[in-house]
Order: sequence, then C-alpha cells, then structure tokens
Amino acid sequence: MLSKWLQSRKITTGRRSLQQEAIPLRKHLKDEAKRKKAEARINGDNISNKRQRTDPRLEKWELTVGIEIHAELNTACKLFSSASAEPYDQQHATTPNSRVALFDAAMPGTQPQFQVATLLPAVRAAIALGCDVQHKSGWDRKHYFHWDQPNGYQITQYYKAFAKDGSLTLRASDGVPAGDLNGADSLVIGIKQIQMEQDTAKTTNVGSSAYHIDLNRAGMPLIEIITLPHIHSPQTAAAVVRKIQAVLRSVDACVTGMELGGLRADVNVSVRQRGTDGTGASYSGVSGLGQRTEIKNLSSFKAVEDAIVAERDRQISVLEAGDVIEGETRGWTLGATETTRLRGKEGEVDYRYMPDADLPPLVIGRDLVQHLTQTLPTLPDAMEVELQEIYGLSLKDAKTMIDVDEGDRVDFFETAVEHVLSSDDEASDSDVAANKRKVGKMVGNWILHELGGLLTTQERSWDDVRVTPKKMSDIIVLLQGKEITMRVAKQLLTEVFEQEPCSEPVPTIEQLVDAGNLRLRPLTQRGYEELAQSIVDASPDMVKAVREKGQKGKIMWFVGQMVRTGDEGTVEPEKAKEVLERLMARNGAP
Ligand SMILES: Nc1ncnc2c1ncn2[C@@H]1O[C@H](COP(=O)(O)OP(=O)(O)OP(=O)(O)O)[C@@H](O)[C@H]1O
Ligand SMILES: [Mg+2]
Ligand SMILES: [Mg+2]
Repeated sequence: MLSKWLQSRKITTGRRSLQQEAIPLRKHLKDEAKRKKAEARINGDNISNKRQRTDPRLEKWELTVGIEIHAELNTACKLFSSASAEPYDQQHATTPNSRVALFDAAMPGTQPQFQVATLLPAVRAAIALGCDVQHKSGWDRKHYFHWDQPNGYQITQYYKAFAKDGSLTLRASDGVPAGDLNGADSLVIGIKQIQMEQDTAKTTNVGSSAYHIDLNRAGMPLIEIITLPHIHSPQTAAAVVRKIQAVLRSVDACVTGMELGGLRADVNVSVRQRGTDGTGASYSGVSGLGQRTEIKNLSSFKAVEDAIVAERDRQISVLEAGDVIEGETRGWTLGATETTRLRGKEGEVDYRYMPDADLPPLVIGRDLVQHLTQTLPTLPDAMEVELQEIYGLSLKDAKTMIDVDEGDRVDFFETAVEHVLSSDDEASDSDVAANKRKVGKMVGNWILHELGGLLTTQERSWDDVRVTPKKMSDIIVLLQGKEITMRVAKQLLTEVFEQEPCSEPVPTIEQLVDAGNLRLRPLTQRGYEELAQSIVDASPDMVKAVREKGQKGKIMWFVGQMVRTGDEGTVEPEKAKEVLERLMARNGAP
C-alpha cells in the first residue's frame, strides 16, 4: 500500500533516489565549493594558529556550546507550494525569481499547502538521528518584518516539532579531542528536537542602499536540528556539524552540504567557572550554565570552530575583568579574530508565535516511520565498520572513502568489488569472506590511491570521472590473472581516465589491451637472462654499487630498467628481480 503510494508519486527512498534527478550540473556546484575552500584557506589562518596553543585560562573556565543546524531538504518542491526546490543548475542560478508560486510571494488570498513529499527526507533524517517521530505535530507562525520574508512571518514547528529526543554519537576518529572523551570510546550529544520550517528569500546588496530580492529560496523546506548544550570544545562542535552533515547525506535527506550553502549553523556559546553553576541558566533539563550568546549563520566547519574559540576567549576576558556577559546575537566573518555584536536583549524581536490557522496538524503514520526505518540506507558509522570488517580497508581509508565526493566513491567501490568477485569462480565457500577482504583492499587501493592520484594531478572532480566500476574491475581482473603487468594496468587506467566524452562507442578494456598489444607475453627464462645481462653490462657503476658497496636496494633500479627496456607487457617485475639477484650473486655480489 505504502510502496504503491510512494511509486504513484515517483518518490523512492533508496540511496540515490531524488539525488540523481536533482543535480543536473553538479560540476558547477563543485567548482564553486573548491573556490570557496581555497578562499577559506587564504583567509582563515589566524585563528587556527591560536587554536594550537592552549590557553591556561581554560583550566579555570569551562566552555559550553549548543548548536542549531539548518539544512535544506532533498525534495523536488517547496514546503507549502509546488514550486521547484531542486538544487540550482547553472541556468536557474542566473534566473532569480523563476521558482516562485503565488503563495511564496505572499499574494493575498493564497494559502499554504503542505507538500507531503517533503516529509520523507525529514523523517529519514529524524530516524537517522535517533529521534522519536511524533505522531502529531503542528505549525506556528514566527513573526518578524523583513524584506526576506514576504508573509511577515515564517512557518515553523518550534512549539510542536515533528521529531524529539535524538542523539548523535561521536568518536575520536570523528575529530573529538581526548579531553572531551574522558577515557570513554564515544561521546553522546543530545538532540532536543528537529523541526520543519520555511527558508527565507535571498537578498543581495547592490550599491550602498539598494537590495535585490530573489524569492527562489523563499519557502524552501528546511529542517532545524537543535542540539542540547552538551558540547565542551570548539573541535567537538565542528565534529558535530560535520557528522550531522554526513548522516544527512547518507540517508539522502540533504544533498548540498555546508560548502554550497545547503547547511548553516548557529552556535550558542557560554562559559562558566569550573565547579560552579555559572549564572544558574538552564536549557531543556541541562542546568548550571553560564549566560549564552548566539553567533548566527556560520557556513563552514572552520567558521564554527573559529567563531567559538573567539567568542569563548572574549567571554572569559569579560568575566575576568569583573563584567557580566549579556545575552546577545553576534556575528562572525571569515578570517576574523573576534565576533561582533549585532544586537542585544533590547534588540531582540518579539516573534509573537501563534499556531498557523491555515494549516491542520501534521499527522505522521506509524507505517510510514516503520517503512522508512526498514529501508534506511547504511549510516556512516555502520558503513565505516562494514568497510573495515567486510572489505578489509584500514580505518583511514574507510573514512576517506566515506567522506570524499559525498559518498559516491563508496557506491563505486562496492560495485567494483562485486564485479571483481563475480569474475572469480574459483574461491571456495570457506574463503569467500577472506577473499572479499583481499579484493576489497586491492580495489580500495586502486580507487583511493591510483584513481585518487589522477584526480589530484589532473585537477578533475569526481563527477568528471569516466572510469566506470566495470572498467576499473576489468583492469584489476586482468592484473590479478597476470594477463597484464602493473605498469600496463596503470597505463590503461590513465587512458580511460583521460578519454574525452565522445559520441563514438567507448572501447572496452579488452579492446584497448588487444589494440595496444598489451597482454603479458612472458619472456622465456633465457629472454629474461639475456635482457638482465645486457642491462648489467651497460651500467658498470650501478653494478659496482650493488657488488662492492652492498647497496642491495639498487636492484630495483635494474628491475625498472628491465621493465622499461623490454617490450611492453613482457617483463614481470618480480620475475625480473629474481633473475637479477641470481645474476648479481653469480657475478660476485655480496
Ligand atoms: N547557556 C547556554 N550555553 C550554551 N548553549 C546554550 C545555552 N542555553 C541554550 N543553549 C543552546 O542554544 C540553542 C537554543 O536554540 P533554540 O532554537 O531552542 O532557541 P533560540 O536560539 O532562542 O531560537 P532561534 O534562534 O531559532 O530563534 C540550543 O542549541 C541550546 O543547546
Ligand atoms: Mg532555533
Ligand atoms: Mg538560535
């Protein structure tokens, strides 16, 4: 019943689902991300230098942080209208106000129409973050007057959120400092709630007193994830945001991360003297806190960490000078060393929350929650374990595989491993698991290091890669079966990597091997010996180094010479080494 309902709306819940349709020109987005990253690197050194030093005042003062994360949901339409909510492609990015329904522009007489499809990624996010999905939740109007809010209010769920009481588990490998773990394996950060809400319009400053307003973003579906004030270091705060982003991506709840503006964080910072109850402030059952200030709209992990360091240090200085911290909203700019006051308590807006009269309560059926729980894709922690235990990767390689390219490489990896395994029918049942680990390790190495190396040296992004899992596994299978040499395998990978997109049918690996006459045609024993002898004869100095100075490592230089001098695909390095060693020993090497 439910799956029929999902199908009838062309909604899938699998790992790729909406994502594939949603980003037609991801290259553009990736390039933008790269540019932003480079900019951040140039601008952001001051604070990280400061972070390296331990401030002795921290022995006296304890930091507390709670974070609100706003994430754009991966949906095809806006929260209360059918206007498109798909990530921008190049064409739409240049067309402001092209995705605006009458309701998004607050035309008189229009009413919100809740778009059920937006619920799916939101509920997946809630389940992935261990929340209780509420059977019944509701919508409030949060009023404030600003040009980015055509209605004069934002529709949100602050008082009756759809998901409550979740948690996020972090480990040292997520970037949590040992001091925060306190000897334990993991640290659990409570999540108070997750609410759905509308995004605002985007304004661009033009000239000194004019703004352009783009309503494309107005009414886009967001979730706000609110953590409890359970965080006690800037590094853990950044790790929390990073991990939440990874979790949201893994379940396809969000497709654009912080680097592209799809995720923004507000950090709430307070300090208290260790062993005291601070100012006695409390939040949702956590008591004995100091007075908080809030830094809004941070758009990178580094900004989260740096802004907290700066605000913590400012608060300590204020308190040590005998003053008090005011409840304030503060701002942070990239590359800054201090937060700046935006508005104080007196400037706080009275939001005049009230239930939205146009919207009925949101009722989420248990069958939907159950279905989404059962079909939830693998979460990053479980994926990390799977990649190590089942596929034999090291922790470092497993983490890299998950973290890079929005998890795309994991899919590539799993498919390539399956191809390699299916071409090997010799493995007996008893060694299936061991074989999978062996193949996994090898394929992982090719994807992360060989293919990864090509991506770096040729400055390409993952989306430009034309090597398919099938092609990669075909190369590996030939190598494994000793049908080609390692050198040829790498050469084939580079060739496929460099292929331009073309209309011609792309040659298969077999065809490339045949066309280039690259198949291993092993030399006879005699052939090896003759080749080795000719190289030894041509390099008396190197021979001397091996024989007289005992520099055995130089043998590999001879191996290289043999591989290069012999016809393509005729010399196997191991065999060449064997023959060379024998020859050197015969001729008097130590
Ligand atoms: N004393 C404190 N020190 C540090 N963090 C705190 C403290 N008190 C509350 N927080 C954190 O501040 C955040 C408050 O978020 P919440 O959305 O409930 O309220 P808000 O900031 O007033 O609302 P909004 O900014 O959405 O209008 C939570 O993440 C909470 O953990
Ligand atoms: Mg909030
Ligand atoms: Mg807030």
